[in-house]
Amino acid sequence: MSEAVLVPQGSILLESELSAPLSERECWHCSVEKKLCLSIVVLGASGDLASKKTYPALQFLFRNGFLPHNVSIIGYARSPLTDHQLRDKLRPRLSGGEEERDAFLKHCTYVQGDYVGSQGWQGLEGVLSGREGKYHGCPCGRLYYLALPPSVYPQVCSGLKTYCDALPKTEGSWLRVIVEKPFGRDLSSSEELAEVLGQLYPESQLYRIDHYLGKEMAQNLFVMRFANMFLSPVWNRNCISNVQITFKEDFGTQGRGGYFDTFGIIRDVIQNHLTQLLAFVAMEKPLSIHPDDIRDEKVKVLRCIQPVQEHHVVLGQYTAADGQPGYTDDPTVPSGSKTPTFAAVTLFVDNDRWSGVPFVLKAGKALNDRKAEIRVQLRPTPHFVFGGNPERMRNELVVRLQPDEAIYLKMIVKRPGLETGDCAISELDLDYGKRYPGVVIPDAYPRLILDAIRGDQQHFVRRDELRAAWAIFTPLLHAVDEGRLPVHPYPYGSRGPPEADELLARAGFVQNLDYKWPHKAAAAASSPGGAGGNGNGARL
Ligand SMILES: NC(=O)C1=CN([C@@H]2O[C@H](COP(=O)(O)OP(=O)(O)OC[C@H]3O[C@@H](n4cnc5c(N)ncnc54)[C@H](OP(=O)(O)O)[C@@H]3O)[C@@H](O)[C@H]2O)C=CC1
Ligand SMILES: O=C1O[C@H](COP(=O)(O)O)[C@@H](O)[C@H](O)[C@H]1O
Repeated sequence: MSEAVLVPQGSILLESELSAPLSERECWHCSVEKKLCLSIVVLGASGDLASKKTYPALQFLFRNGFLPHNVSIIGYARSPLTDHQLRDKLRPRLSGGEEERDAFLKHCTYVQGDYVGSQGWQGLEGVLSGREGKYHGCPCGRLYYLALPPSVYPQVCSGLKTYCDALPKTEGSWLRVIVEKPFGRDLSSSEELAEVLGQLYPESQLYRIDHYLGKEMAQNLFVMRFANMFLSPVWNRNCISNVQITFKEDFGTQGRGGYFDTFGIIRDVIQNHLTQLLAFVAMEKPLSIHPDDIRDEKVKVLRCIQPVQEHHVVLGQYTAADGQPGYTDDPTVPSGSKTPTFAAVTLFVDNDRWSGVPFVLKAGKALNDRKAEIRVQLRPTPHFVFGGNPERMRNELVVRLQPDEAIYLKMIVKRPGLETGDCAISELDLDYGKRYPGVVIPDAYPRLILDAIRGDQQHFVRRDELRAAWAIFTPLLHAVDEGRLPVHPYPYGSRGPPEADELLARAGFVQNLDYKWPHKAAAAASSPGGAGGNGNGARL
């Protein structure tokens, strides 16, 4: 593993080993301004997200030197677990050898407690303040990570505020709360939740996770857009014909059908993750990279989007195929459920830059591929004097978030050979695996947790952003909930309902039919029964 991107920054590497003698520790803590007594509380530590994402992300940060060596990670939940039982549950989810896992796990403890009443919270506060008391004079950081169903956020935040708020007054101390989506089911329920939390914690203490904001290419999209002169003049309705933002998974609900069925794909992926990506594509350049300047611009552009119209939507639900179960075969899904597992929606950004340009957001489970990408398709080149149909040979900029991060630009070039006027589509290709060999691209969760520890809210969703995003989808969601829109069946492992291709065609998307991204083509060529090719990876 290369350490190239993992150089810890001074602002968080702050504590001496607890094994140092107390007098030495006190002295050291107090003489170094940035020393921090960091406690991370994982609320809902017994749950799925905690063991799948939160603890592995914390271990990543710990292993790579981004957490103080004396960090305390306290799990809190109702389940009766001992420290040992929690560690045994987490161990298989962690990385590295036995020793590395244990080195991390010895920082993980567990407090059992309820989310109502006072007893559990008082127990937790006792553990926190007992620890902080040993570091008097030093700043203390408390990070409360709510890995819990949102239905309990109000009572949990109220318990934390009432009983677990006794942070030392030392300068530089802080308390932050991370919450996980879903933030409500529609505009009004989201506002209701925001109101309750807002009365307990100011916006500056609330960190709403949308893990797509923690992805390398989402962050890069923002940089790439505003750092490159050559993009600015074309990034508008004059040159861009349509934008597609796609999320595909090649597996179904995988045991999360109960959760999924109450939300559906629009709430699960489109209203949050894909809408955040849209905001990066469409926003204006912010005044600075201060988190609030960036989020101001995102809010502005989201507010330019009118609520989705029903004729701009295609919904689907996967059915059993090739031995794979259909959505309603999942025993946790109510029989006869009409919840969409696929949706394609076309949005329009009504401002000077984007008026009339369709943005198609498409997401589906149990499809033929697993990927997330942004595809910006340009208009045909006017007065095309070469061979070939310019309508079908479009410049496209593709940002691939996963798998295999890449950015490629489809170009029209001369086909190699003796004919000058003969054109083909090729690409300028930035493939991260090749360009940055051995560099670790950290997962979204460690990045976001580290941002929260550093107090950087840039990649967290602000309340007004959330409101603007819900406003776009709420009328549609109500129509879907009322069963007013058709839900087209599509076979597990397919491209989704054919109606979605028609929606894309209506949005002006033109597929460059004789083109395939070379990496994909190479994979197809080398697989049994693959597409073959000229062997040199060129797509000419
Ligand atoms: N799991 C995932 O892959 C993802 C989850 N999320 C979000 O993260 C959060 C946590 O998800 P996840 O870990 O899957 O959730 P779980 O259902 O596993 O719940 C986490 C813990 O919360 C407690 N809990 C569960 N239901 C209730 C309830 N009705 N009342 C009180 N406590 C309850 C349980 O702890 P105990 O009974 O021990 O107190 C449980 O272990 C949710 O907001 C979810 O939407 C977001 C993205 C992905
Ligand atoms: O938030 C969610 O995202 C995952 C997909 O995340 P990714 O990082 O693997 O792309 C999705 O499977 C899940 O349904 C949704 O809740």
